[in-house]
Amino acid sequence: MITMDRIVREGHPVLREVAKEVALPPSNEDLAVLKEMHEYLTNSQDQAIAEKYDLRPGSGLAAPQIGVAKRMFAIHTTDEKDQLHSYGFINPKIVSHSVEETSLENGEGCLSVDRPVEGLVPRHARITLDAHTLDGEHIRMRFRGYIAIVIQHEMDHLNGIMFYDRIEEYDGPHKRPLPI
Ligand SMILES: CC(C)(C)[C@H](NC(=O)Nc1cc(F)cc(F)c1)C(=O)N(CC(=O)NO)CC1CCCC1
Ligand SMILES: [Zn+2]
Repeated sequence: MITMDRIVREGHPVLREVAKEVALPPSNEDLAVLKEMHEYLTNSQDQAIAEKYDLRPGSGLAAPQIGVAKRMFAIHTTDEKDQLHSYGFINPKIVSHSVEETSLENGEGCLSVDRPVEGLVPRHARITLDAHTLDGEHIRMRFRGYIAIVIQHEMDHLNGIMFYDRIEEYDGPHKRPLPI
């Protein structure tokens, strides 16, 4: 099981690498790693387990964050409509997105960043994602709202981008931030 000591923190070069595509069909090892990442998220959202193992509750985790420079990430969170989004994506790609932008009104954080960083992080309001799933199917799905933000945050990790790279210094006109 993944615990916080397995999560790489900022400063480690793997967080600035461009992760490599996963060979398809994914190997049992790649699938096991993605499953473990997904399990971290569900464990971290279980009060008892999170307390027992001192896990920081998380909604998304990308493979580079556990030192694996491969293009896969896991998501497990409910959205504004209390709809559960629980995925393991392999070789995800944002194939289109809205011009409209949005941001979390309290800014973002990161499991790999042990400090608060102020500032709005501009994200596409809506995205279309192509990916292979943990179940081996190829999907093309549209996301909006909080989930779209989580996915863009995780996609950035696959390209060596940290959320604070996107915080604009000037108070540029962001579209209304998402009321989360
Ligand atoms: C950085 C941290 C504050 C730990 C953030 N927490 C989080 O999203 N908690 C959360 C949210 C829910 F909706 C339901 C729930 F059960 C727990 C997080 O996991 N991430 C993921 C991350 O660092 N991925 O690399 C950061 C968020 C910032 C914007 C989207 C994800
Ligand atoms: Zn992160």
